[in-house]
Amino acid sequence: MTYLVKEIFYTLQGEGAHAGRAAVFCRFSRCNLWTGREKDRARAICRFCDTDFVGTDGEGGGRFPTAEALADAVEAAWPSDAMEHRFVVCTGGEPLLQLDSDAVAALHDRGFEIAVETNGTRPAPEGLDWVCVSPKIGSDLVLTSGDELKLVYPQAGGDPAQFEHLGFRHFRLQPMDGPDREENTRAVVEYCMKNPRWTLSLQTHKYLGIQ
Ligand SMILES: C[S@@+](CC[C@H](N)C(=O)[O-])C[C@H]1O[C@@H](n2cnc3c(N)ncnc32)[C@H](O)[C@@H]1O
Ligand SMILES: Nc1nc2[nH]cc(C(=O)O)c2c(=O)[nH]1
Ligand code: SF4
Ligand SMILES: [Mg+2]
Repeated sequence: MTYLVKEIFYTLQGEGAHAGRAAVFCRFSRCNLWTGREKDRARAICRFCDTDFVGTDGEGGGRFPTAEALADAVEAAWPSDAMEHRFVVCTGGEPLLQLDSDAVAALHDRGFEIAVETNGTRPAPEGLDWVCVSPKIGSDLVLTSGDELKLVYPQAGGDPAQFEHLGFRHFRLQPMDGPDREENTRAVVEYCMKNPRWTLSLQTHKYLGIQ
């Protein structure tokens, strides 16, 4: 299978439980909830996306004809030959449109712990080390368990309480970025203080000015 990847880069995970941890980001092209084109945003299922995932023209991006070729490219972005602490975050776009058991095996062979950022509308291959699901109101959630549920807040019709029965270890609210980020951040702080089961996830890379 050919994997379409927008970009591959090395940075710190900015969000969620692993925030601050060095990681290779593998951003897969394409999403099932938006075309990625601005002209389609207003009628997409997911309308607040902060990411360009169209095409394969980003830093380190491309078409990788095999799982081995994809894993080689991820490994090349890791800064050392040491096998310890290797960490890859598969994101997108929607990574679970493409990430399959061959890619998981090839990345594990190279010593990577594998995290995924997903909208939860597609089943996940077995063996992932960290699954972060970020549900989008108006889509059908099929991944109802995992390590972290990270809800972008606020979303119309997206009362966090509707997710609390699901099988996740961490429940996080991430302020929706955009023109109302400051107001949304205050709303998340208030919600987490009233509902201590939920904890704040900031997009720390944006404050740090890193990728
Ligand atoms: C670009 S998405 C890619 C992965 C996957 N498609 C998903 O939605 O989880 C990566 C993360 O950014 C979050 N995100 C996207 N747009 C955002 C925004 N405007 N403000 C805050 N978080 C956002 C998503 O909810 C998700 O947790
Ligand atoms: N530094 C950094 N951390 C991130 N965590 C999730 C991201 C994503 O776009 O999925 C992301 C990202 O784009 N950059
Ligand atoms: S599901 Fe994820 S990648 Fe797709 S449009 Fe929404 S935030 Fe962006
Ligand atoms: Mg991002």
